[in-house]
Amino acid sequence: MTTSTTTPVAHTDPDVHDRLTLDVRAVAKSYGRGTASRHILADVTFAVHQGEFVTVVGPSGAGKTTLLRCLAGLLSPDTGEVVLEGANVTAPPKGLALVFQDYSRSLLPWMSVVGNVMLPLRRSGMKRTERQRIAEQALLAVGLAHATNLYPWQMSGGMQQRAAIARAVACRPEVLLMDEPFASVDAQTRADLEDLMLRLREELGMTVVLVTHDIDEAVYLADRVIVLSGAPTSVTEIIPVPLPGPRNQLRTKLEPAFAELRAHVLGLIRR
Ligand SMILES: Nc1ncnc2c1ncn2[C@@H]1O[C@H](COP(=O)(O)OP(=O)(O)OP(=O)(O)O)[C@@H](O)[C@H]1O
Repeated sequence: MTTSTTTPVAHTDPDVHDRLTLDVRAVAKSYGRGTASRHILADVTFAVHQGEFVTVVGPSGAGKTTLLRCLAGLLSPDTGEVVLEGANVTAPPKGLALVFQDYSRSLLPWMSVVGNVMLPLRRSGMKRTERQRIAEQALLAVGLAHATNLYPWQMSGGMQQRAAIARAVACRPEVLLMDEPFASVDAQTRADLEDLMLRLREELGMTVVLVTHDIDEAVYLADRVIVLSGAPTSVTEIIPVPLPGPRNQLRTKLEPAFAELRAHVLGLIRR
């Protein structure tokens, strides 16, 4: 895999994000019943604006995946609500796509890459030729134009995760939710995929909410970082990231402001 030299632009101008896309209001969630009940999310409230890249960090077990599942309509909050584009999320909404950490389980091994990317487009009612054209475009956007006919098991982990990203963005989602998407790839591939996400966000105008354990990644990618407390979880702080764009893996991470933000986030998580 080649080193990415893309120079993604990050939105640092707050005026860009004046339209509310996702509104998370006092979400609470427990697992289990009675004495076995465990209160995971206590009161999580934040808003995400159109085109924003928001990252979510917090201690292990804080309920980051649980929160993402509530945002995706895969879990119902016990109390509170998730509102996407003004509508209450009660089931997986149209206009929202998910990318998980485990790319090996998210692609169907008996289908070619282009077949995998075309799969969710079936619901659109488009003709096969149109679905194929859109899937090939998405694969081109993630740097897999040469791999459309390969099967997932013929590709590296990074390529499989690119394919999963292509499948998610082929539907042109308003909001892309990503749960630790780069945790299983090597450091260089991870940096390439981070830059790919910044570029796609720019090109497609998507709103992105990305959960990560990696504080460098959280600060590098974000317009704002949402720091969660330990369970029972609430939002500890929402931190704007006023680092200039275009972000660059070497230059951005050498900026004193990057180091300060990184230390601040780490301090909040360790508190
Ligand atoms: N379906 C479930 N049933 C019962 N408990 C669950 C379920 N899913 C998660 N949990 C528990 O809820 C807590 C939060 O889990 P979750 O995966 O949401 O946290 P996380 O912040 O994403 O964790 P990590 O940082 O380790 O990835 C954990 O203690 C987990 O064991």
